[in-house]
Amino acid sequence: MNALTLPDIAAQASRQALPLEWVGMCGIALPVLFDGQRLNAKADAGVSLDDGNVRGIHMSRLYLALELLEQESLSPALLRRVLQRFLESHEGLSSSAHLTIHTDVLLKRPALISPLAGWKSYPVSIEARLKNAMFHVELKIELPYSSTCPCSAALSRQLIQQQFVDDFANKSLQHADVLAWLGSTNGIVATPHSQRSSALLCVRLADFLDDLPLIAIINDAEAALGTAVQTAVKRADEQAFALANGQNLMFCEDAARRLNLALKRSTGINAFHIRVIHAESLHAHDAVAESRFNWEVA
Ligand SMILES: Nc1nc2c(ncn2[C@@H]2O[C@H](COP(=O)(O)OP(=O)(O)OP(=O)(O)O)[C@@H](O)[C@H]2O)c(=O)[nH]1
Repeated sequence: MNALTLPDIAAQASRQALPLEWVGMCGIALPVLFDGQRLNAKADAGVSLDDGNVRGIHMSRLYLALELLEQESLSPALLRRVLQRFLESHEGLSSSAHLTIHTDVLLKRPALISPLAGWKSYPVSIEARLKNAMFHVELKIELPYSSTCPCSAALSRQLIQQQFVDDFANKSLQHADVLAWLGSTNGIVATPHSQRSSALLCVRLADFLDDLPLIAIINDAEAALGTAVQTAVKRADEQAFALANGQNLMFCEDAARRLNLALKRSTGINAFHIRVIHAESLHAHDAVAESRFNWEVA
C-alpha cells in the first residue's frame, strides 16, 4: 500500500483573499512560573495572517512555542522570546504576534492584629505583543477591597445625634450613663452601608523592565485604597477592620483618584486605565468610576 500524505488544508489558497489581524488559540491550559510558584494558567496565543491568499496559520507551532513558559519564571524577556518564536515559525505569513496569559497570583497576607495569615488570590492577565520589533506588555489586575459610603456614614451620625437628644433630653449628663448608652444599640442606631468593591487596573509597562511588577502594583494599590479584604480573621482583627473602614470612608470617585495617584508614583508604568466598582448594598446596581493616564481611547 502506498503511504498516504496527510492533507494540509492550511497550506491551500484562501477562497477569499483577505488578511486577518489575529488568528490563534484561546484558553490553552499550561503551568507558568512566577515568584517561586507554579501557577495554573490559560494562554491565548495568536499571530496576524498578513498574506490574505493563505488559508490558515500553523496552530501547532504556536502551541509548541509555549513550552518555553514551563521552564523559566515569567518576565518581559521570556514573553518576547515566545513571541519571536511565533513570528519565526510564521515567516512570510505574520508580522505581529500576541500572547495573553490569564492566571491568579497568590499572595500570603497577615491579619490586622492576630498573628494569623492567609492566602489571597488576584486574577491577572499578562498581555504581550510584538510587531516590527516593537514589544509591549500590559498587565490587567483585579483587586478586591472594602469601601464604606461617606454619605451614609454622615447620615448615620446624624441619626445617632438625634437619638442622643431624644434619650438624654432634660437629663443631667452622667459619664456612666453616656458610656452605657454608647455601648447600647441606641448608641449606634444607624449603620452606614459598606460594600465589597473591586478595582480593575490595566497598566502598560515601560520597555526597560526586567521583571513584571505585578506584586509591587498590587501592594501599592492596596496601600492606596487602605481597606483590603482580609483572609484569616479573629474578633480582634474584625474590630481593627471596622475601625479602618470607619477611618477610610470613600466613594468610588475617591478610590479611582487614589489609585490614579498611586500608579503615577510607580516606576515602569507608561500608561494605565483604572475602573473601580463598588457593588453597593444600598442598590442592586453598582457605583463605578474610571480614570486614565496616557491611555488612548479607541
Ligand atoms: N489554521 C487552522 N488550523 C486548525 C483549525 N482548527 C484546527 N486546526 C488544526 O490544527 C492542526 C495543526 O496545524 P499545523 O500547525 O498547520 O499542523 P501541521 O501542518 O501538522 O504542522 P506544520 O508542519 O508545522 O505546518 C491542523 O491539524 C489543523 O487542521 C483552524 O481553525 N485553523
